[in-house]
Amino acid sequence: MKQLTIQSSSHAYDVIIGAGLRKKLSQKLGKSYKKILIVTDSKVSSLYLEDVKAGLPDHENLSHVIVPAGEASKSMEQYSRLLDKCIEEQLDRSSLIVGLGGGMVGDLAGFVASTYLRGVDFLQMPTTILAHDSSVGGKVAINHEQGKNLIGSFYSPVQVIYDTDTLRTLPDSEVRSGYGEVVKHALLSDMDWVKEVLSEDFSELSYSQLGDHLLAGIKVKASIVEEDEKEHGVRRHLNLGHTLAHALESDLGYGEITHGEAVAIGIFFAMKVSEKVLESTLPVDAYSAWLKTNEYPVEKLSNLNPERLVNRMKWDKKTIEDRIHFVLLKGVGSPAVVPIPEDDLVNHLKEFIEEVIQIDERD
Ligand SMILES: NC(=O)c1ccc[n+]([C@@H]2O[C@H](COP(=O)([O-])OP(=O)(O)OC[C@H]3O[C@@H](n4cnc5c(N)ncnc54)[C@H](O)[C@@H]3O)[C@@H](O)[C@H]2O)c1
Ligand SMILES: O=C(O)C(=O)C[C@@H](O)[C@H](O)[C@H](O)COP(=O)(O)O
Ligand SMILES: [Zn+2]
Repeated sequence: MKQLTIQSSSHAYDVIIGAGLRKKLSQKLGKSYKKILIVTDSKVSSLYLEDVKAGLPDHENLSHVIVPAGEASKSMEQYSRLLDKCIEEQLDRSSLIVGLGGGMVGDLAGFVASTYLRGVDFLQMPTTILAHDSSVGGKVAINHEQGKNLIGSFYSPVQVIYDTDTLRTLPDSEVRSGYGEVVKHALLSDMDWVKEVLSEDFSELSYSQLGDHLLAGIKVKASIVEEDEKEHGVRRHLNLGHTLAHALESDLGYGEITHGEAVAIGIFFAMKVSEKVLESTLPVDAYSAWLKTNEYPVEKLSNLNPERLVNRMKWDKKTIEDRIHFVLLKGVGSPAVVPIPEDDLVNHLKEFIEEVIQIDERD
C-alpha cells in the first residue's frame, strides 16, 4: 500500500493506493459518518458496488445511486437527480458522499457534494487509470453543450481511496484513455519517464509498471495543486493538450471520443505548435508512433471544421479577454502558457488535421 498526503487550502487529505482497498472502507475512513451515499455508474456498480457496501458492514444508513455510464452523465439532468436523492435520503452536514468510479463519477458526485448544503464531505474511490488525475486536486464539474466542465467548483475530497485491483477489469479503450493523462504528466516532468511511456505498447503493459506510473502521475499533480490550487499560475500547465481536447469532446458529442484519447491528440497538436512557435525540440516522431501503436483514434479529426473548433476553444478556461491561450512545451519538463491568435490557430489546425490524417492513411 502507498500513501501520500495532499495539502489543499481547506484541509490536508490522504491518497491511499493499494490492492483490495474497496473491501476495507470502514478501516480506512478517517472518521465516522451518520449517513453515506455512494454515487456510481451502471458499469462500475455491477462490478464493485456490493464489495464497497460489504466493506461498511456496520453501517445502517447506507444508500446508493447509479447514473448511466458515460460522459453524457456529467449533466445538469444527473446533477439534479442526485440532489433529489440527497434530499430524499435527508443527508446532512455530518453525511458523506462517495464517488465510486472513473472521472465522470468523481466530477459529478464531487460537484453535488460541493453544492448540497453548501458542502458535505466527499470521498473519491477512483476505478480508472485516468482517475489518478481526476481524483486529486479538487476540480469537480459538469459539462454544458457549449463546453466541458463549464459548471463546477474547486472542492477537495476528504480522502482518496484507490483500489488498484479494480483496474484489472478496464477495457483496452480505457487503458488508452488513462494514458492520455499519464503521458501528460510525463511530458510535464522528465525525458526518462517520457521515453519509458512512449516505448509502451499497452497490450504488453505490466501491472507493476502501471502502478509506478499512477503514483508518479499523482505526485506530479500533487506538487502542482499544492502550489496553486485555484489555477492562477502553474496549475494551468496541467491543461496541456486540453484546449483542443475539450473542443473535440464537445464538438464530436460527449462520449464520442474519450477524454484521455482527446487529450493525447490535443498534446500532439500542442507539440506541433510548440515546434513552430517556440522552435522547441520535442520527441514528436516517437509520440506519433506511440499514438499509432496504441490506436489513438486520430481518424476522428477527419471531418472536423477547424474554424468551428477554434470557436469552441474560446470557451476554454485559459482564455483571457477573448485571447485563446495554449499550454506549449519549450522542452520536456518545461511548459509555457502562450496566447495564440485565432487566425494562426485555424491555420495550425488545418495543417495538423491534414498531416495527421495523411500519416493515418499512409500506415
Ligand atoms: N477533475 C479533474 O481534475 C479531472 C481530471 C481529468 C479528467 N477529468 C474528467 O474525468 C472524466 C473521464 O474520466 P474516466 O476516463 O475515468 O471516464 P469514466 O468515468 O466515464 O469511465 C470510463 C468508462 O470506464 C468504465 N469503468 C470505470 N471503472 C471501471 C473498471 N474498473 N472496470 C471496468 N470499467 C470501468 C465506466 O463505466 C465508463 O464506461 C472526464 O469527464 C474528464 O473531464 C477530470
Ligand atoms: O487538474 C487540473 O487543473 C487539470 O487541468 C487536469 C485536467 O486533466 C482535467 O481534465 C481538468 O478537469 C480540466 O479542467 P478545466 O478547468 O480545463 O475544465
Ligand atoms: Zn484531463
